[in-house]
Amino acid sequence: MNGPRSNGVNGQSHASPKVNGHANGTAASRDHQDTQGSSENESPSTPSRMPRPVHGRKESNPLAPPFIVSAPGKTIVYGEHAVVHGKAAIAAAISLRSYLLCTTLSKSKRTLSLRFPDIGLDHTWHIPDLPWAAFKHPSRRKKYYDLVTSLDQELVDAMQPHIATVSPKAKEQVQQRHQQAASAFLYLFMSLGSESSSSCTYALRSTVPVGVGLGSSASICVCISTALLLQCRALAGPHPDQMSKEAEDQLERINRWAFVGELLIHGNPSGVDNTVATNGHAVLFQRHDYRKPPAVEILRNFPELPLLLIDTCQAKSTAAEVAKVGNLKAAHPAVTGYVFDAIDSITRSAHDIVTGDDPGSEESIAHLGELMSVNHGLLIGLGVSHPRLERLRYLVNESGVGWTKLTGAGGGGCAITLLKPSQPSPSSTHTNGDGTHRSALQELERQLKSEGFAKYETTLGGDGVGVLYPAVINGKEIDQDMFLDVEGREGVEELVGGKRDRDAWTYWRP
Ligand SMILES: Nc1ncnc2c1ncn2[C@@H]1O[C@H](COP(=O)(O)OP(=O)(O)O)[C@@H](O)[C@H]1O
Ligand SMILES: C[C@@](O)(CCOP(=O)(O)O)CC(=O)O
Repeated sequence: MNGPRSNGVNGQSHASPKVNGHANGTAASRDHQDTQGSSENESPSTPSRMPRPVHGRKESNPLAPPFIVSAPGKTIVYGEHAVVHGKAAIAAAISLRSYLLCTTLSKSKRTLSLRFPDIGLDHTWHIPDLPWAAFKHPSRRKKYYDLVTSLDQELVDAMQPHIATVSPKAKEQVQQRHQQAASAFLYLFMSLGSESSSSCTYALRSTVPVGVGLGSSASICVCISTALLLQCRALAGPHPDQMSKEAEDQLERINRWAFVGELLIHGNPSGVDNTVATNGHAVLFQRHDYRKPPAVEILRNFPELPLLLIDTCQAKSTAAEVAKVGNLKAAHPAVTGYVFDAIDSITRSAHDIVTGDDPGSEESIAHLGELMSVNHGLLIGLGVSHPRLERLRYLVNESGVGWTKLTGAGGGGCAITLLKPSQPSPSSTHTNGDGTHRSALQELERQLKSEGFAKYETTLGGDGVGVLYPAVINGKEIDQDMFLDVEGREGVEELVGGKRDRDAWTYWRP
C-alpha cells in the first residue's frame, strides 16, 4: 500500500497497515476495542493474527488514522415492489458510490459527529448522554453477529429525544431526510458501540443522487455498517489472499447491519438494495421469510447491458411508494398477488437469459427489453408510475431506441432504457452535404435535456463495499477538510483515488 505508515496502537508501528491483522483497519479496531474494555465484540478470527498491544498509559495512545469506506448505488433491473412481497428481483451495482471518512478524535472529547453535506446535515451528540442503558440492557443488547430483522420499538423510542434535536428548525422534508440518516446511524452506533467508544467524526460524500431510486440510502447504510463493524473489530480483512468463505462471512455481517439501517430509513425494505450495495456485481434476490436471511445469487458475469439511466428529476419517497403498494395489497390481495406473480416470472425469465449462453445477442437483448416494458406496465398497475415517467417512456418509444421501465420505488425518480443493439453510440453522428444530422439517440438525448430530464453516466456491476485504510492516496493523506470541500462527482472521485491509485482500496472478494 502506498503512503505513510501509520503508528499502531500503544505506539507500536505496524509495517503494513492492516485490518485485524490483514490489510487495513487494525489501529482503528484495536483502539476501539481498548476503549470498550471488553472482548465481547471481538471477531473470533482476529486475535491470533494481531500483535497484542502493549498496555501502556492510555493517554499516550496515538489516534487511529482516518480511513474511508465506500459502497455503490444500484439499479433494480426487474422486480421492484414485488420483491418487498416475497418475489424475486434482479439488481445491479452502479459505478456511482458513497464514501464515508471516519476521523477518530482525542478521547477527551467524547463527541460523535455526523457531517453529511449532500443533504446539509451537520450534527454532534455527546456520547455519554446517549441512551446506553436501553441499548445495553441484557434483554435488548445485540451482538455484532446477530441477525436483526426488525427494529426494537423500545430502542427506537429511547433514541427519539436524541433524533428530535437533529435539525429541529429545518423545513419538514429536509428535517425528515436528516432525521432518517441520523436514526440509521445512531441505531447502528448504539447497537455496535459502547459508552466508551472513541470520539469520532463521520463525514459522508456520495456521488449517488439522493432519493431518485438509485439506492442512495442503501449505499450509505453499507458504509455506516462497515465503518462501525471495523471500529468494533468485528470484521476480518479485507485482504487479497482472504479465503472465499471468510470474505463471504464478512460481507454477510455488513449486509445484516446495513439492512437494520435501511429499516430506519424505509420502514419496510426488502433488503435487495443493501445486498447489492454490499456485494457489488448483480444479484438475484428473494426474501421468502423476513425472519430468515434472503436467498441471494450473485451474478458475477452479469452482461454489460447498453443502458441509459434517466432521472425524471421528480422527487419521490421510497417509504411512501412502498406503503402505497402495501395498501393496494390490503385492499385487493388476490389481484395484487397475480401482479406480483407476473413480475416474478418476468424476473425469472430475465435471469434465464442473463445466465444463459449468449446474453448479449440481439435476440436476448430484445427479449430482455420486452420484459422490461411488461414489468413497467405492471408497475403502472401497482400505482407507482408518475406522469414524468410516462412522458419519458413516450419520448423513448417514439425515438425507437429501446425499451424503458422505472427503476426503484417509482413515483418519480429514475428510469432505465435498454438500448437496441443496432443503435449507434451516443457520440456518433451522420453527416451529409448540409451539415450534421443527429442519430435518433442523440436527438432523444437533446429532447430529454430540453424537457428537464437528467442523464447519469454509469456502468453496471463492479465491486461492492471497499475500504481505504488509512485514508491515503498516492502518499497523501485525505483529511476531513479536503474531503468536505472538494467539488462535484469528479472532485470526489479524483480525491479518493478512483483511477489514480486503484491498489490502495481493498475489497472483500469471495
Ligand atoms: N448522500 C447522503 N447523505 C446523507 N444521507 C443520505 C445520502 N443519501 C441518502 N441518504 C439518506 O437516505 C434517504 C433517501 O433514501 P431513499 O428515499 O430510499 O432514496 P434512494 O432511492 O436514493 O435510496 C435520505 O432521506 C437520507 O436520509
Ligand atoms: C421499491 C423497492 O423494491 C426498491 C426501492 O428502491 P429505491 O429506494 O427507490 O432505490 C423497495 C425495496 O426493495 O426495499
